[in-house]
Amino acid sequence: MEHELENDKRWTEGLDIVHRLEHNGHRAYLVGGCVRDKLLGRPLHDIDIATSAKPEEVLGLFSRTLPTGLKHGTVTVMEEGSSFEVTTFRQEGDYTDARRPDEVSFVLDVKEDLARRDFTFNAMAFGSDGKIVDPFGGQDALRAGVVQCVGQPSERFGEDALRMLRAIRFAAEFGFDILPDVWEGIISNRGKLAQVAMERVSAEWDKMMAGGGPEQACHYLFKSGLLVNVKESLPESFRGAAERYRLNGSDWHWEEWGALDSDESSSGNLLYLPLLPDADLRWAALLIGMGVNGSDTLKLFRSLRISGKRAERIAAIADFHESLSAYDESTMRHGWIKNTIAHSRSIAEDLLSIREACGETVFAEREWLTEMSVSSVAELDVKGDELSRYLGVAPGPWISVLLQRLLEEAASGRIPNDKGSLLSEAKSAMRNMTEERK
Ligand SMILES: Nc1ccn([C@@H]2O[C@H](COP(=O)(O)OP(=O)(O)OP(=O)(O)O)[C@@H](O)[C@H]2O)c(=O)n1
Repeated sequence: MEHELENDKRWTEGLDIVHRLEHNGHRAYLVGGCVRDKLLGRPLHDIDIATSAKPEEVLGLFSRTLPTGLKHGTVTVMEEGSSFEVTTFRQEGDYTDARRPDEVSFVLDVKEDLARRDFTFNAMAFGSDGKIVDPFGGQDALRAGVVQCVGQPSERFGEDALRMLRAIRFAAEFGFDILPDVWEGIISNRGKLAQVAMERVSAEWDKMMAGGGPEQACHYLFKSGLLVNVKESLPESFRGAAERYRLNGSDWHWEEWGALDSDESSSGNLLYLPLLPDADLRWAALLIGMGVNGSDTLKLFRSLRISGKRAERIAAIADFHESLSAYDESTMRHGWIKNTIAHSRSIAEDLLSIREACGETVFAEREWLTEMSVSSVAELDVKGDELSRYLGVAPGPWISVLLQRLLEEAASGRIPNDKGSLLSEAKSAMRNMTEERK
């Protein structure tokens, strides 16, 4: 198992830092997500270390450091090409904005540090003696498969409203249940999500879409009503569908795409999401299912600050799907060819992957795509300047109109994609275009 070897290496490197701090008279532990992931046998991301040493003492002990967040007690230590966040044991002051503590104060005991953390499985520390400091029952929560807050959920979510999304992400990713008091805490605090920057919201949401349980994540996100409480208003088509899901469960109609299990009590019609290989296809499938069109998809991603290229791909898939509604069985092949030309072959393939994941048979569509010898002007066996020379007409906007026409002819198989056929088709098309203009 590759990740286990990598895990062991990073874990040992982290423990080396712990030893170094201890040899210099400080207390130190591996803490937070890395302890949780190590116990779950999952790949380790960041290795965080908590210590009694003050930031300036940490800076003095290691040769390669970055003063990442001195005010909050954090120093980044670079060792063996990896970086480790070393943070002084701390308590957090009041949170007046549901995002950041107004102030932090350093404390001497690791247990006090663990008490400020969000969930019991994130509030464990691993010592150099191999023992786990687990004052809130994090290991029990892992064994029981539940998301449980340290102390009162409402207090934890009031401190940092993003934690409500984190609860959902961990539950979905690990296949855990959300304990009833945690769920109630989410419901009663959901309005506070409006205080969280959109970048943080979308990073969490995007991680959920890419992660192990996107269907469960979406189910919780919609059922909790969290998403309609974000800072920016999201397109009405999205809000409406999300709200319908909250009230009625999975009432979206996928029947035209082949039946999917619909179970009112769980993620029902979202079950196809994990069958798709990447977050973007999952986003597209989700939004198409919700009836969000291409232009609303772009608006949604603008609000979420998700990058242009990704948003364009997802919106193009939604657009492609939407355009097909204009065709019936007898004209559908034409619809596929036209849209493949308008978007691209890879967007067509994306839509097919989604439909297959939804249980639809797409033999005919695949065949249409395979039969298409060209799908873009660049693939045509004739160039604009050749047309201009051959027809004896000075270059102008007519060239792209004509090339587009030739592309449609060649793509639909009415003429072959070879120079001779394209030039002779160009000649008669030009004649028609001139006559049409008369
Ligand atoms: N809103 C937050 C974010 C983090 N933490 C604490 O800080 C640790 C590190 O946070 P982070 O690196 O953001 O997350 P991880 O828990 O490590 O998990 P992941 O990497 O999957 O986000 C968490 O384990 C948790 O103890 C917290 O209490 N509240």
